[in-house]
Amino acid sequence: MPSPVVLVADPLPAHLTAELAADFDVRHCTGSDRAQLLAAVPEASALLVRSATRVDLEVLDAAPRLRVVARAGVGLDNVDVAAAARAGVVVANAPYSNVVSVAELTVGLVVALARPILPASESVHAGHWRRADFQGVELAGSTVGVLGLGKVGELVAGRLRAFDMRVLTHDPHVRDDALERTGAQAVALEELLRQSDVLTVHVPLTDATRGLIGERELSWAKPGLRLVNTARGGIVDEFALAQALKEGRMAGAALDVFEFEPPLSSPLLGLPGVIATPHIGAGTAQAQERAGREAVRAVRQVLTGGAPDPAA
Ligand SMILES: NC(=O)c1ccc[n+]([C@@H]2O[C@H](COP(=O)([O-])OP(=O)(O)OC[C@H]3O[C@@H](n4cnc5c(N)ncnc54)[C@H](O)[C@@H]3O)[C@@H](O)[C@H]2O)c1
Ligand SMILES: O=C(O)CC[C@@H](O)C(=O)O
Repeated sequence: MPSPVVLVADPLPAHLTAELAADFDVRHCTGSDRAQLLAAVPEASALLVRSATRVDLEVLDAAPRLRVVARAGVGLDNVDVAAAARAGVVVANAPYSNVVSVAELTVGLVVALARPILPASESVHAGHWRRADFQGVELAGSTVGVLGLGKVGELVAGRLRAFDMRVLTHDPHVRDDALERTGAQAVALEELLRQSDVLTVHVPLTDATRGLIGERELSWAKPGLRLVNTARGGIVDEFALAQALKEGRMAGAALDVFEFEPPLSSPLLGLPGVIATPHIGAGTAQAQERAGREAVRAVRQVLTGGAPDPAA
């Protein structure tokens, strides 16, 4: 009997896909190339993806043999989970794999918005010594608003407390133990914006959170707000954010994620005060290893019998 086909649609550590190749027919495609994905998926029993591959109804309809979609990462906004469930396809993500990496990048972006480290370095490399051009602000004593106190939000809150920042949060499902652990104070969304010097976004992208930070919310912002988004594009309205920055109502923004990636037509590209990174929150060796390993384990569990163990 031929081995089940495992289709790897986004880059994963090569030693992990090599392990799978011992037992399965591992094939590769570029999942962000729709034609390639639709051509390859009909044979697949398992589909391994990261965030760049969209697994929607069209893909599921084209994949009659598919039994599992394994997402090597946290966010499931690129997978139609309800349609997969209707088709009897297991969807497994790796919910703890990269949260430390994302939290660490977030803290780095918070610091980079307060202290212009990279522009100052570029200036010195260019032969200048302009100390007065690179004045920043202290984080200690200022307030950070954490939008979404889940796994990443909690890690970020704890790390920013160590900078002596006051931590506020808005999260309709916030747990008391998370508030206790972080010392965060829960407030309404409007209050979060009115009081925060830094707003950091850690909610998933869903129908309920798309455009959660838009023109109205940014009109509430404390003057000089600095915003960090390492969660998902689409949660913060890029046009409203660009407008607030252009009008000087906000001091800066750091974005790891964009509504369309790459963000070739984003109004934020090229704006002063905007730091942009190419969705690298999970881009560490440790996070990629953990996420890939969890995804591979899910594939094995489904293809060799039994659903994945969510606690594994
Ligand atoms: N940049 C990256 O590479 C990267 C990597 C990992 C995760 N992420 C993103 O980060 C997101 C958060 O990850 P997580 O592990 O912390 O998820 P999580 O599920 O642990 O936490 C999300 C939190 O958001 C809260 N929330 C939901 N709707 C809300 C709303 N309307 N207002 C306020 N809070 C709301 C939830 O109650 C929950 O506490 C993921 O969904 C993913 O999109 C990005
Ligand atoms: O594909 C990636 O590495 C990004 C993953 C990240 O956004 C996540 O949600 O885990």
